[in-house]
Amino acid sequence: MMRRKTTLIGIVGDSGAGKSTFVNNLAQLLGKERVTVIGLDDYHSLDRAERKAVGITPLNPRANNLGLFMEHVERLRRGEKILKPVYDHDTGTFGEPEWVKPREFVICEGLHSFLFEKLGETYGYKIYYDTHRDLKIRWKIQRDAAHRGYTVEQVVQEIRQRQRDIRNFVEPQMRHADLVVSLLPHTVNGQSTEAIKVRLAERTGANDIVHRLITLHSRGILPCRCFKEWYWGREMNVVELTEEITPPVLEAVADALGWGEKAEEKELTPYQFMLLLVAGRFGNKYKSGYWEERGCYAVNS
Ligand SMILES: Nc1ncnc2c1ncn2[C@@H]1O[C@H](COP(=O)(O)OP(=O)(O)O)[C@@H](O)[C@H]1O
Ligand SMILES: O=C(COP(=O)(O)O)[C@H](O)[C@H](O)COP(=O)(O)O
Repeated sequence: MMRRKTTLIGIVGDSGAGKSTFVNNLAQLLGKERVTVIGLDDYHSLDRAERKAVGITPLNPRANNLGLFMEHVERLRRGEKILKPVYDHDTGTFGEPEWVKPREFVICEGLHSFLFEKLGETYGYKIYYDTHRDLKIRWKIQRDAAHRGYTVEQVVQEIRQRQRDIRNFVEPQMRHADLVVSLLPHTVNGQSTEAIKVRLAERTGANDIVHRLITLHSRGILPCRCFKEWYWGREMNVVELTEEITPPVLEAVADALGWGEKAEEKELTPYQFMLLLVAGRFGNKYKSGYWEERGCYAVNS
């Protein structure tokens, strides 16, 4: 029997940026039964107490077993199952390893998903998830205090200790990304609101998501702001989505991108629309009622 090809997707971003939430929502849209998710946190080589004793952050590659991760990615690419380590964020220690098999999509998300060139070449698509620090810090404090056994003061101190490693090890991976997704606070007249705006950036010349959005904008279909900007020495086409996407706009976009089917009856936030765009890139057929059906409104779940 012919083995179905596995598409490997790499996602990188800082802690608290919203990677797991994004991957969870993306998997819902693609169909969970088609997706294997590998979280790189499971490849830490030191547990929480050991990192503290050594004085090293989890962002330092030396606190991770990236050799094993690379070996596992290669095995999954070949269609083989792996015995994956498990890191338990509730306790900051390791659990029992578990067997994982590749499905149609294997999504690897974490701090170092494409740190090494060899890893970068393995993926079919690479996304850098770049969330504005005001959102990222707020989200990390809330999550780590609620679910990972930290006090607020401990998280704040931890964030301070990580800044150098974020710059040295996490952010440089942006230069290898096919798509940079930025979530930003939406300010109106200098006042911040609860809303989030989304920037999508891809290399000029790439004929992909952003390129299609620019075409839709030039045809008067999509309200957005388009500009060029330099990211890590590469000129990027950037599209900024600020407004809610109304049903008629979504219908026109779905039509133009060949998603088929009738459009949603509700407005979508820029974040939800971005998820549809990314899922649509992998041949996901858009369907009316998707959001309720698949629970994708609940970003915090
Ligand atoms: N799009 C979003 N809108 C609002 N809150 C979000 C969003 N994405 C993530 N969050 C919040 O941020 C917290 C951290 O997100 P998570 O996905 O765990 O980040 P990461 O995996 O990058 O560390 C989550 O617990 C969630 O409450
Ligand atoms: O920076 C991260 C990455 O995870 P995420 O991107 O999910 O935040 C975590 O702090 C480490 O995995 C250690 O975990 P803990 O702090 O629980 O020991």
